[in-house]
Amino acid sequence: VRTFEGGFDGKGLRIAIVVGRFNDLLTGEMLEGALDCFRRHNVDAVDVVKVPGSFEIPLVAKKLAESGKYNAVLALGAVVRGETKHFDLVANEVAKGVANVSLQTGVPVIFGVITVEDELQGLNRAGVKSNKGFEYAMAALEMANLMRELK
Ligand SMILES: O=c1[nH]c(NC[C@H](O)[C@H](O)[C@H](O)CO)c([N+](=O)[O-])c(=O)[nH]1
Repeated sequence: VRTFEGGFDGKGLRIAIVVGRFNDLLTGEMLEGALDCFRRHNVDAVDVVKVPGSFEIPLVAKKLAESGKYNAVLALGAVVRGETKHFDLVANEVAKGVANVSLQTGVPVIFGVITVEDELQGLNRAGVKSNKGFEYAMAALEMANLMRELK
């Protein structure tokens, strides 16, 4: 039986992060967590692209994935139902968009967009209890290495 699973060594990897500025109190912390993760796993190159909100993530993720310059793209965002009348629209569109980019380009695009009921839930995931940015960055490392192994 042959088993394949991606490791966490960032040597030789180039990763792009696209992050939504909306709810920056949350996404900024998630970005810091992701950068901390990549730094501590010796990722060769990390590019950060900022967009107005999560809705803009799929377009930029597509551009980055199609460039052929990255082993993985990490999408970071925070959709808070609280004041979002169109919470479901934004959240669903982003999830669908990110998944499509991955399948269309063959580049792993990690869905690191938290969808929470309120800011407190968001804060708990952006550094108070855990940092989802760090966790999603680990998924990006694993997928980038797995795809290299499966080539
Ligand atoms: O990332 C988010 N964008 C949000 N809206 C902005 C959207 O992502 C686009 O930037 C905007 O619609 C312009 O296209 C949100 N809300 O509406 O509340 C949100 O909670 N999170």
